[in-house]
Amino acid sequence: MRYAHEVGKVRAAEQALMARLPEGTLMRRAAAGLASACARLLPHVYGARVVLLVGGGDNGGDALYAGARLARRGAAVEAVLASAKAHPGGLAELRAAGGRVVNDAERALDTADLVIDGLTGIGGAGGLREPYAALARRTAHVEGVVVACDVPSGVDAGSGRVDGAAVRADFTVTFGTYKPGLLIDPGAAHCGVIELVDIGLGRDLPDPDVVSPWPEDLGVPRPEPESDKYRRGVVGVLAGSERFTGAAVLSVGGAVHGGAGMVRFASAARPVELIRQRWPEAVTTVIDPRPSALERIGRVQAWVVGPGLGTDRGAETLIEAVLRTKLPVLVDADGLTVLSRRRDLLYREAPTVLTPHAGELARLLGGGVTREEIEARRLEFVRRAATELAATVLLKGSTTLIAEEDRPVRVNPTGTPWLATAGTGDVLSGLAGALLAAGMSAIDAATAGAYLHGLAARIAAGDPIDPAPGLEAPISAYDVVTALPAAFRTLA
Ligand SMILES: NC(=O)C1=CN([C@@H]2O[C@H](COP(=O)(O)OP(=O)(O)OC[C@H]3O[C@@H](n4cnc5c(N)ncnc54)[C@H](OP(=O)(O)O)[C@@H]3O)[C@@H](O)[C@H]2O)[C@@H](O)CC1
Ligand SMILES: Nc1ncnc2c1ncn2[C@@H]1O[C@H](COP(=O)(O)OP(=O)(O)O)[C@@H](O)[C@H]1O
Ligand SMILES: [K+]
Repeated sequence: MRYAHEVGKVRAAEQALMARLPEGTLMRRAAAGLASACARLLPHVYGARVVLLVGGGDNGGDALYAGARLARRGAAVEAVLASAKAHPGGLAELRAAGGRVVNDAERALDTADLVIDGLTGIGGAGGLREPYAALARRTAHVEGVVVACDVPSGVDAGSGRVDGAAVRADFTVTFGTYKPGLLIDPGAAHCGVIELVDIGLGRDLPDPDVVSPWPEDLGVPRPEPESDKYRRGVVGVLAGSERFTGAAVLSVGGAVHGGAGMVRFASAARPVELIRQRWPEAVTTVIDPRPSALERIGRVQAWVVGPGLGTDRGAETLIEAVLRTKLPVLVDADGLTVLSRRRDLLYREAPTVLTPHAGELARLLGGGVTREEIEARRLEFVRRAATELAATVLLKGSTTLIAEEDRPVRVNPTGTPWLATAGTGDVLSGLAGALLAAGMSAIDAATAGAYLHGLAARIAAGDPIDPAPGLEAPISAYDVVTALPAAFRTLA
C-alpha cells in the first residue's frame, strides 16, 4: 500500500523528529532528495538552466536549498521570489553556491530546462493569491520539466481540492509520507509521477489516514484444486426491470467475469430472457416482487441489488427482502435511490456495500448536501457516509474512494476518464458482488473490484501502462466486461 497522512499528523511527526535532530536537518534531507530527483530528470546538471519558484514558507526553503545543491554541481540556478519572506537561510545558501534572485519571471521560465515549484506545500491554504497564482498559471507554458516540491502549489494537500490556479507538475517529490491530496483528484491529476523521499519520519508517523493499494495488496482469491463452483462463491444479482434491461446484462457480465462460481439472476420476464441469451451460464429465475421472492432463487453467498431495478414499491420490496438476510449485500444505482427513502434498512449485522456516485450519495446523505459539495470534498464525505450509513461506501468518480468506519480510506489507483460512460457502474456492481461472494471482506471486495474495473477500462481503452491522453480510444461499458480477464491476468 501507499500510505498518506493528514497534514496535521505530518507536522506532528516532523516536530517530534526535529526535536531529536540538529536544527535544519529535515529541510536539508528534503532538499537533498529533491535535488537528486531533479538531477536524474536532467540530461546534464552542469550547464542546465534551473528556475526556482519560491514562496514565503518552508516549501520555498526546500526549493532554495535544493537549488543550491544543483548550483554547486554547475547548474545555472535562478530564483523567482513570490514573497518578501523567502527563507533567509535558503537564500543565503543559494547565493553562496552561485545562484541568483531574478525579477523577470517570464524570461527565466521561457528558457528553463527545469522548474522547481516551491510556492506552497502543506502550508498552502485556500486558492492561491497573487503573485503565487500568476506564477502557478505560467508554469503551464514552460517547455522544461516542472517538478513540484512536496505538493503541487494550489493543490490542497489534505483533500486534493483545487480552488483556482494550481501547478500541473510532471513530477512531484514528496517528503516523509504521501499526502491525501496527492492521491485524490483533482489534486492527483496535478502531480505527474510521484516520488516519495524518506526523511526519517517513519516511527513518528501514526497509522495512515488514506491508503492506495498495489496489485499485490488486493488478495483476490484464485481457484484451487479442491475448488468447486459452490466453494468459489455464488452471487445473486437482482437487477433490471421490464423497462430497464441493459443494466442487468452489464451487472451479470461483471459478475460472470468477476470469478463467481455461479451467478444466479432473478428479475422480471424480459430481463431474464435477455440474460438467458447473453449470459447462458447464469442460472435465472423469473420473480414477482414479493417478500418471499428470494426463496425461489436458491442459495447464494452474496447479493447484488439495484442496477436497472426501478424505484417503485416492487423494487423496494426486493431490496428490503435482501437487506433482511444475513448475507453480504452490495446496493447500487436504483437500489441507492430506494435506500435514500428507506435508510432504516441499512442498520443490519451483515456487511453492506454501497456504490454511489456523488449524486446518489447526496440523495443518501440528505440534509441539503449537494453533488457539487461531495465532488469538491470527496474524502470528507465518503468518511461521513461510511459512519452515518453504517456501511462500506465506494464513492465513484474520477478518483474512486472506499471507506469503512475506523479504517483508512482506500484510494483506487486505476481508472481512466473514458470510464465516464453509461453502464460502467453496472459492471462494477456485479464484479464487486462476485468478489464478496468469493469470501472477501466488504472493504477488500470493493477495493479489488474498483481496481480491476479501472484496469479493465484502461486495457479496453488501449493503454494500460501509460494512459496518456491521445493514445486511448472511447470504450463502452461492455468493453470493460470483455477486458476483465486481461485485468485479472495482471494480478497473476
Ligand atoms: N516542517 C518541517 O519540518 C519540514 C517541512 N518541509 C517543507 O515545508 C513545507 C511546509 O512549510 P510551511 O509550513 O512553511 O508552509 P508552506 O507550504 O511553505 O506554505 C506557507 C507559505 O505559503 C504562503 N501561502 C499559503 N497559502 C497561500 C495562498 N493561498 N496563496 C498564496 N500564498 C499562500 C504563505 O504566505 P503567508 O500566509 O505567510 O502570506 C507562506 O509564505 C512542506 O510542504 C515541505 O515542503 C520539509 O522541509 C521537511 C521538513
Ligand atoms: N472522470 C472520471 N474519471 C474516471 N472514472 C470515472 C469518471 N467519471 C466516472 N468514472 C467512473 O465511471 C463509472 C460510472 O459509474 P456510474 O456513475 O454508476 O454510471 P452508470 O450508472 O451509467 O453505470 C464509475 O466506476 C466511476 O468511478
Ligand atoms: K510546491
